[in-house]
Amino acid sequence: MTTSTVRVRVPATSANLGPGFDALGLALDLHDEIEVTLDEPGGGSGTGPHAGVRISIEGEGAGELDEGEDHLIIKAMRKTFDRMGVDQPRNIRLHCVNRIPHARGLGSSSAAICAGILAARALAAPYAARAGPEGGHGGATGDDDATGGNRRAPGAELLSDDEVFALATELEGHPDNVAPCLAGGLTIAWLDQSGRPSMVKLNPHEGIRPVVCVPRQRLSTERARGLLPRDVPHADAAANAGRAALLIAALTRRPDSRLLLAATEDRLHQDYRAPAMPQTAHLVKTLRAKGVPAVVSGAGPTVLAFTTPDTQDLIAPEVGNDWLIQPLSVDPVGSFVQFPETR
Ligand SMILES: Nc1ncnc2c1ncn2[C@@H]1O[C@H](COP(=O)(O)OP(=O)(O)OP(=O)(O)O)[C@@H](O)[C@H]1O
Ligand SMILES: N[C@@H](CCO)C(=O)O
Repeated sequence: MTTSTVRVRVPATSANLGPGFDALGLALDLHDEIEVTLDEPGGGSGTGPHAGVRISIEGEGAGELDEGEDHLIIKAMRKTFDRMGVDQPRNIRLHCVNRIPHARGLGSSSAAICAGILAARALAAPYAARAGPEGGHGGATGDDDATGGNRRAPGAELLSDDEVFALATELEGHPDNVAPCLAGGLTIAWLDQSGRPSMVKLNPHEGIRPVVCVPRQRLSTERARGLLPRDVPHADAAANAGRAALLIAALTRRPDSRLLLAATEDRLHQDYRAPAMPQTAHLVKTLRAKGVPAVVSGAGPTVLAFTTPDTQDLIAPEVGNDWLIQPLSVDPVGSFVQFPETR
């Protein structure tokens, strides 16, 4: 029996950030961790039927999530082995430590998909490649740096970082959570005419203090996307384009509350989704009236506020007991891969 193990750590992400629907995203210092072990009888690569998937889960989703082939991480791993053209492993052991809340607008599905893809890619890497530089994604590495700066993560010869990003986007459906999950920091992601994603990573100003207010209520992204209209007024699209541009300036150069308040205005998604999350809509409105730049995080129902020292204390009095208030820093690194046996 040969055994190989990999560990992957992936961050929570907040997408949209107000006006940047399906484009902007921020990686946050809240992580899921997985450990995946492949046991191959006789050391073979293992073909034929999937002999066994064993999953254990700590934290969010324990006792709720599928513990077999329908688990999202296993599905992402299977897809990745197929995409790389390598045999499916027979026995997969997956241990998950889940800290990112599910269906709250903090990118849990992107994190699971990225974790599965990166684990599969690393496990398919030749053993000699495993002692190389750590890290999950060698994509964007600094200001104004588009994807493609591959620093040869283990398995990159089988599936490049750009291909990891493309596969994760294909599985998630849009690139705005996947980009910061892989690369960390603040990302601008877009699709070309053929649907292929690209990103630019930026480092937010150190004065930016994200705070998330997480409600108990869940809302699936699928349902929230179903509330969006097919067409929007030209004036609303134009307003969002200007605000999204302003937001990049505010988040990277001038993080003062007045500018951030104007820069986080949205007309493309938040109001349309409000009926599905009235408490979220109310909290966003109340905080903004007090001068706190607050938005719906991702598809909701979490609220994200960009606080500064002058607004930090304004949040708690507005938030009832049903919400968890979490100040989080920005994760500048993104996904991270480690082989315990090479340590
Ligand atoms: N760690 C995980 N393991 C397995 N499945 C997961 C995991 N995380 C999320 N999922 C699946 O993804 C679903 C949540 O995905 P969904 O896209 O609705 O919300 P989200 O990703 O948390 O929020 P958003 O996309 O708005 O940021 C969960 O209900 C679960 O089925
Ligand atoms: N841009 C996505 C983010 C959530 O996955 C949405 O708002 O639907």
